[in-house]
Amino acid sequence: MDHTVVTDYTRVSECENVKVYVRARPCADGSEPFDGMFERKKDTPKNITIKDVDKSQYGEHAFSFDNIFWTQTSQEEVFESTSKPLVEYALRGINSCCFAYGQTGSGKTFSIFGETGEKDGIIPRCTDYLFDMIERNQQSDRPNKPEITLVVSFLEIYCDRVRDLGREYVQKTGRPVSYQQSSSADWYLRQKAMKRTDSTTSLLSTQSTKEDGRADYEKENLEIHEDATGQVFVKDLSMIEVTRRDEVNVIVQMGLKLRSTHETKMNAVSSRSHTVFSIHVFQHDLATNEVISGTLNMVDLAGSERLKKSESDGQRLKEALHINSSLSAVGKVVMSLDPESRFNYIPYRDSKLTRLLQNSIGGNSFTILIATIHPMKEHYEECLSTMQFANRCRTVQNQPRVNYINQSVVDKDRRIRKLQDEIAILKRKLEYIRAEQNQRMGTILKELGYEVSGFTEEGNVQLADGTVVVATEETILDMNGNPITLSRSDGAAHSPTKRKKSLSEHGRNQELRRTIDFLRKERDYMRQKVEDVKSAVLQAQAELKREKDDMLRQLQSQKREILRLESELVRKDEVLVRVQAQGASKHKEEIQHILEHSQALQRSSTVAGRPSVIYSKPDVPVPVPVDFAQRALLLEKSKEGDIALIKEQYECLLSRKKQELADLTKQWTEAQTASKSTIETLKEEMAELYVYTTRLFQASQVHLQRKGQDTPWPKPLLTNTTKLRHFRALLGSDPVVQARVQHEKDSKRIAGPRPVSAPARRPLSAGYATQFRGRIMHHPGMGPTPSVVAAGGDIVDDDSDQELNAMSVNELRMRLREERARQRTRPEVPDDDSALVEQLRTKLQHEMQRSRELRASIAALQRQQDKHQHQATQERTKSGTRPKSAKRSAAPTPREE
Ligand SMILES: Nc1ncnc2c1ncn2[C@@H]1O[C@H](COP(=O)(O)OP(=O)(O)OP(=O)(O)O)[C@@H](O)[C@H]1O
Repeated sequence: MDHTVVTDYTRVSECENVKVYVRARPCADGSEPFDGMFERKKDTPKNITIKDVDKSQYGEHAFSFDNIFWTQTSQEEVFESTSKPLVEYALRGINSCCFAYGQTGSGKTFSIFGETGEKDGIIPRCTDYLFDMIERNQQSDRPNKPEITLVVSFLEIYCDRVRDLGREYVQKTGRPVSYQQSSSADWYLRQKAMKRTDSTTSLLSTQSTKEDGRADYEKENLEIHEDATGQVFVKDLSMIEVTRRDEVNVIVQMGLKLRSTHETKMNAVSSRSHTVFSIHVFQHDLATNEVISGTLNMVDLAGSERLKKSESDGQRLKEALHINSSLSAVGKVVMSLDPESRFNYIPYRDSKLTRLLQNSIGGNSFTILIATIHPMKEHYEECLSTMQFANRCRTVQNQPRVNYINQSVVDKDRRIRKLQDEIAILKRKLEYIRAEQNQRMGTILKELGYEVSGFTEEGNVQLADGTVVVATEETILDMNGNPITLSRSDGAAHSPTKRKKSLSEHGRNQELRRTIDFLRKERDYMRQKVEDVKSAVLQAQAELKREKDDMLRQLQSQKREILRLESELVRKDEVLVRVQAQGASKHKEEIQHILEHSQALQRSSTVAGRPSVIYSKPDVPVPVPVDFAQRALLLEKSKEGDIALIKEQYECLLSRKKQELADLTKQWTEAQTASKSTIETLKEEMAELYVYTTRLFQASQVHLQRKGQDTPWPKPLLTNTTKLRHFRALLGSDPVVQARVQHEKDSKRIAGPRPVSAPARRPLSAGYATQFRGRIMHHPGMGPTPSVVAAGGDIVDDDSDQELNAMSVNELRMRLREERARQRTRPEVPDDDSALVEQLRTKLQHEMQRSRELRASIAALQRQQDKHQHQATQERTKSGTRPKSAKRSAAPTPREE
């Protein structure tokens, strides 16, 4: 069945700077696209016809696009023919943009972001290609390679709220970032300036106005601003400088994780927001100092959906409404950009999406649109509306240009001159159009029966009768059957007969009307253009003025600074002169002084043999010999040498003396230590001897008294009271001896009585003490007395010993005195008694010998007994009985001499 073509857009003239493609995804159910719904011919691959097979009466719609990618087209192919040139544009400093538009689930996200590997979308492929191009460029031999900076930003518009998708990457990696505060070009210049002023500052670590912990992402709503040059930018958007392709991929992936997606009836992962991923390419030509910037925007729009089909409700419904309204705003902008349309302005401000894409749709950008369709029968309406939208976009006129980022006044002047040239060209064009329009108007008027004599200076038509005809907008809009309404300048209406005549030529007038309409639109467009250029010039001039003012201000401040520095310099000069004068006078004084001094010296040296008294006459100038200074110097040097020599000698002497002193001190200390130890030993010996002799004496006295005999005490020691007193005093005062005596007393108290026979320890030294003891022992009166030897040969440790121990020195002294008195009163021992004493002594020695033997045998017995007891104890312990305490012999253990 043949369909009548209802709409045929195949002849729509295409725009060089806006390309429109259609991409059909494979059907979701795996089937082939519905047969009969689309018609494509091999010889016209760019044309497509769509028809509703169920409603054939509506006819079919024929379209022509820049290319049509059918279901099996690979991602690579799509990239090669659509987006690859965009990268090249960006590298040439021209803005470019790629849109994906279509119904929900038709493959927009698939096209823009893609999936992994072979199915990589436009963004990763563009990134790869961009980096490849840059690397190729850097490796080439081309001189003056520009310095390239790549900065990316990523945002989404969700429910008319702008949110930063690059934030995730910035926060997770913690890398330095800058937030947009102005248009990208301005941002770059500011960063550059900052980098110049502070080389340590990272390009991206400045201008941070956002904190990491800022408002929750869900509630985020960044503002869209416009700078002085009309450039739109998102305030506080993360601008991330990248140097590697994988960085870009990570930013994209992180942003996608954050992006709002949801499952709907139409798509399992439906994007609920529009995303804009931008790569800003800044190229700084270091040779010319010229900077160009090209921004590549890749926009994945949210899918339009029919609420009846998607059955969205709640939040999904709200999202769908926002999506549809923002998409219809895009549609309105596109429509108003159509030169055929009657819109007086472009409604960019109707939504945030259109505001943001202002430059890409009808502005300074090379733009491509990929209209995605899902070629299934049930999506016929969506496919048709998508293609209609795409078709409208073909009429959009963009004016891409190289974005020079001017950095100097010279550049600005150049730009103004360029704009002025542009104005002049446009003015000429306008005049030409006006002339052409008037020409046509004249022709029309002539055809209408008016006699045209010429044109006024304003370009209006002048009739032969002098009437000036002004073609106003009202007359054209108000025609209603009348093709043209003319207003005479004198207010008189033209002839009704002529009007009737013109009415009869209705068909022709229709054409004229269209022509006038077209001319009017063209004129308006030109006017608009002139206005734009004028405003651009004004802005540039204003900017220039601002910069001039700034420079003037800087100049003023620099002048002030120079003045300040000059005055400072003068002041410092004065100070210097003052200091120099002071120094000179001081120097002079010193020289004078030295001169006087040396003159005096000289005088004293010349007067030989006389006392060296110096009579100085400071007031009288003395003539100075020529070699005076040299001599004075020599003299001073020799003096210094003398002083040094004396000093050296003195130090040598001092060190020697010090050494001697140290040696003497050492010797003295050693001698002192030695004498101290000798004294100690002597003291100990004396103490022991004293105790021993005292005991012996007491024992012998007691024994002799018991026997009725009296033995004289050896005279040399005991009769010398001074010596004894000295001994006692010495021993009594010495803490060592006191401690020793005390210890002995204590040990006696614990261990019981000790035999008198010997001191506890033999003195180490056999000096005076040994001799002394020997003398006592060999004294006839001091031999072992028979009284101490008990019957049976044992030495009896009788009470006398205890008594003796208990006796104080005073008592001893008393006894000694008594004894001396007795001796004095008693007659001298006769000589024949000495035989008796000798006899007694021999006996005593004999007894002592015996006693020693006995003690040895007792000790052996004791040891044997102890051994037996020990064995018995061990046996008892083994058998489990408690050992009884060993009964020791009550007799004290005999001590060996
Ligand atoms: N050309 C294609 N080839 C293979 N699969 C495709 C193609 N286009 C889309 N798809 C698949 O279709 C599904 C939906 O695609 P996608 O999410 O890109 O749609 P969308 O237009 O972005 O939808 P929405 O607007 O709801 O986000 C995905 O699973 C995707 O893999």
